[in-house]
Amino acid sequence: MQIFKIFHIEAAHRLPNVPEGHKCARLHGHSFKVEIHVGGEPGAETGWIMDYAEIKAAFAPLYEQLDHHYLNEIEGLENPTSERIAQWIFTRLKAELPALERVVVHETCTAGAVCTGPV
Ligand SMILES: Nc1nc2c(c(=O)[nH]1)N=C([C@H](O)[C@H](O)COP(=O)(O)OP(=O)(O)OP(=O)(O)O)CN2
Ligand SMILES: [Zn+2]
Repeated sequence: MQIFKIFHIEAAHRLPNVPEGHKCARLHGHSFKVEIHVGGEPGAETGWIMDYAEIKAAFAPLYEQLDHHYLNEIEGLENPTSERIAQWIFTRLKAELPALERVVVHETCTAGAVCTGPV
């Protein structure tokens, strides 16, 4: 089974590789919602897969890099689409959180990307 923890990230970006005239070429911002999903089975005694606080602690350094930043300036996020952001988080978080199974990035209320494996 999986557990998840949700984080809210305010950040600015622009998409440099979109066709001329595309609205996303312009600088704009989002209230990104990021879901971090971890897999496993609940411990017999604890009844949990892991403490949600462990997920929060593992994600904290990445959160600090992303929140209230211009994403295009971050190494590896020069083209910060939802897909690239989800991959960027998954790749870096997997080392700290081996049970990580899924990263979901909601760019808006209606659009986002899901990364379920390393790239
Ligand atoms: N596959 C992707 N497509 C788009 C991305 C992306 O990251 N991956 N990003 C954008 C823009 O950054 C934009 O901010 C979000 O696009 P969109 O869903 O079109 O935004 P709206 O809120 O304007 O959508 P409506 O539902 O039409 O109001 C574009 N595409
Ligand atoms: Zn955008």
